[in-house]
Amino acid sequence: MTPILEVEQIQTFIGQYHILHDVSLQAEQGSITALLGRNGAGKTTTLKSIMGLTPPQTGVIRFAGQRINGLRTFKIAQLGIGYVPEHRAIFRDLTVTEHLILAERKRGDLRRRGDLIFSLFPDLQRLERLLGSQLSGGQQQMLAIARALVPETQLLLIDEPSEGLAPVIIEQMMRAITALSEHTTVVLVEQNFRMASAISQAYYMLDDGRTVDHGTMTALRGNPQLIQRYLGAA
Ligand SMILES: Nc1ncnc2c1ncn2[C@@H]1O[C@H](COP(=O)(O)OP(=O)(O)OP(=O)(O)O)[C@@H](O)[C@H]1O
Repeated sequence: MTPILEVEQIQTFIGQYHILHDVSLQAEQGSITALLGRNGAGKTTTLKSIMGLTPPQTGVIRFAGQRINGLRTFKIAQLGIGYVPEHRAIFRDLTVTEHLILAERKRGDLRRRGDLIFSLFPDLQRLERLLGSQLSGGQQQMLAIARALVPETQLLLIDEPSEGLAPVIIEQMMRAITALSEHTTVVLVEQNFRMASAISQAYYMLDDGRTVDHGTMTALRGNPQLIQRYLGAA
């Protein structure tokens, strides 16, 4: 099967800093793939490179067989790639519904996608009229993911969905991401290894801006030395 996302040996600079030296990864359609690694390994920069926010200087990124590096971010998004950034970017003074309407790319997106979104995140329907500032951290994270699903999305990049959330909310988030992967391929950055390993089928390990290892999550769970070496926890 052809992967929906292929990243081949990208190198990314931010200003004068050489951040990604050699990152490669692939994501199979319908799968959840985790990008793992310590703080500063380059996980967020990899997602931003795919979105064209920090465009790679060399290497190739293909989505559904089409080369996308070099395209502007809005073009990349229009092809069907959603991005949920690390700090959620929820507006304090907008309601849940207003966030979802703002996320429409074409008129009627929310009408077409609402059933899917509210089946994944039923709480959001109940909270429709609440402002961003009135939502809990978990509810804000659900809204951030829901917003990325309003336009037709084939691939969703999610940066640290568990960040700052209580264990019971993380469980809820894990169920929602697993359910949404039946509709959309997911690439996930996650520091919480327990969460990443429970829901992902494949992993890529990043260290100092390089892909140093990859394989199935089952194989990684059976390799505590590797987990210890790159994540510092087994
Ligand atoms: N705007 C920037 N200017 C300079 N250096 C940056 C910038 N953004 C990121 N970096 C550096 O790039 C490296 C990779 O950062 P990145 O955020 O991609 O790592 P990460 O693996 O996602 O880590 P974390 O889990 O801490 O977010 C780090 O050393 C970071 O300090």
